[in-house]
Amino acid sequence: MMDKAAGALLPALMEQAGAGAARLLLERGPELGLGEQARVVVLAGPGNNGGDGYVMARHLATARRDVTVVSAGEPRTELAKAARQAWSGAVIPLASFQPDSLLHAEGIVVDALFGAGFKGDLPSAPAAFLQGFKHRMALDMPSGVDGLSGDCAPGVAPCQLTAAFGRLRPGQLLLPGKAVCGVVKAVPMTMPPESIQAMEDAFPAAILRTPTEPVPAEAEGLLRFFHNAPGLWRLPLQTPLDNKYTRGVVSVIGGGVMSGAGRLSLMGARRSGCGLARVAVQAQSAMIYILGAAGAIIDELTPSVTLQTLLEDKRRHTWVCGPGLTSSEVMASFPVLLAAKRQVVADAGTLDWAAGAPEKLRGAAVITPHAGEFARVFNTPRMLGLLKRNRPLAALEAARLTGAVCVLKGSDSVVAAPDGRVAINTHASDGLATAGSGDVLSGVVGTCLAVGMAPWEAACAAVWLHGQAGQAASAREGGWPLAEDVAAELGRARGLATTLQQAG
Ligand SMILES: NC(=O)C1=CN([C@@H]2O[C@H](COP(=O)(O)OP(=O)(O)OC[C@H]3O[C@@H](n4cnc5c(N)ncnc54)[C@H](O)[C@@H]3O)[C@@H](O)[C@H]2O)[C@H](O)CC1
Ligand SMILES: [K+]
Repeated sequence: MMDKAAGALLPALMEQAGAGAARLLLERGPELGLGEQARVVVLAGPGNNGGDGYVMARHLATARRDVTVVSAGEPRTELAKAARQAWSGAVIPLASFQPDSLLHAEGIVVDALFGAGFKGDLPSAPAAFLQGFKHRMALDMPSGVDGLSGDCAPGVAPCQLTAAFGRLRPGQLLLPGKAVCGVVKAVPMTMPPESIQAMEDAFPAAILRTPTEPVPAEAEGLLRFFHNAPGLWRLPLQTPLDNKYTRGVVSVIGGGVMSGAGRLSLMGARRSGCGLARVAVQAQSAMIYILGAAGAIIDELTPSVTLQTLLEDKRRHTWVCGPGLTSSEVMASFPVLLAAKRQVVADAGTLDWAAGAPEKLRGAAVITPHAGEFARVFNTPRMLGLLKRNRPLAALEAARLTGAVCVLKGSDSVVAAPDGRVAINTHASDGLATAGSGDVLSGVVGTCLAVGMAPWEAACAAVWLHGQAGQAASAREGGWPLAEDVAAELGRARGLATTLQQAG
């Protein structure tokens, strides 16, 4: 519950939001194709999003712009009522306002109907009103988009510009919401930590904390969102004292039949900077690995050298288990690794082995499902519903069910920890949607764990490095890189992360 002092900060936040949105429209109007004298119609809803709209209208009028406020419902909150009071112009009820075709074509409608408080279905009359205009700008979110998940109600009117207040919201970055926000521009707001808390308490959709923003002690364990970037995590720097063991040892369980996935994972681990990478594979299938990677050590499993034998070496703490593995190969390795208290990245075959039984993954450090794997493991109606409509909560619940950090892969990957931290990654490339790209990622997660990073930080760092490498490989390959091309960029990606870490 928000305390009184924090609540007192909200009028100032609304003032900053409305004034900032007005400034943004004045600045960006020409890019949207609006003339100097373009008419502005603010469609104000009944909540605080509408309140922002009244404040914006006041600032636009002060700047001598032709602005009309159309109301889709009397203000219901004290804040919105006060903003309405301070607006000295007319307020026209939606039912009585008839835009003409010139206004539709040359004016702009400001969508201040619903923001973070939207629930359920979009009422058809205001939705049709918004749809009628050629130019649209949203305050906070286009109405009908869920601020937390990016889920869109039918009838959402896509905007060319969205004003984000102080901080971005997950729904502005996650599809399908991202696609209807247009250009998202942050309106700078002065926000002491108490006001960030006040916003989180007062508004029902999350905001994204910046990597370095402190999280107050009372928020520990609660759901909190971050935008993934260097600063949220720290990869260790190289030092003259490094040796291959201090840089981390990653071991991959190699598949006997499908060797490509394990080899890509190995490549991901090595290229992202681990000191030593090894593959444990049945002796009869070892040759392909031996020929494929001169710098990796291949451990051939025989009746006398078993996985148990390899685990006597305590330096082999981090394992990738899943790429290219059949269920029987998973059964022969994953439980053994967990029993030996190793940190394990569970991917691909291991996720398929746990279909419908997420408890089988308990003990893994990180799980890395794409949507298909996720649906197989977490196949209850509730989880399938979350997967479709709310990826951050789907990932969080998966993390809580397994006790592992969950990387829910996609064009907007989400990384959730059981303690409530959720990072949204937007640093990626469409070029990553290629076979083997996920196998590379599992190896990068392995490297980040092996250098001693905690699982959530390691997973976030790996997703960012992989995204950066994907962008670079896409640029190099005309937009169509192979997984191997992505792996080849990981060293440079890590170099860039180091530079950014040091700068920030
Ligand atoms: N982030 C900030 O710093 C600030 C955000 N502000 C703005 O406040 C809104 C959120 O305000 P809230 O009052 O909680 O919600 P809304 O205005 O989005 O809407 C609530 C209002 O609408 C009704 N409603 C919801 N869904 C429907 C529906 N499907 N059909 C009909 N009616 C619906 C609901 O009953 C309420 O009456 C945030 O987005 C920002 O724009 C502040 O300015 C402070 C700073
Ligand atoms: K809105």
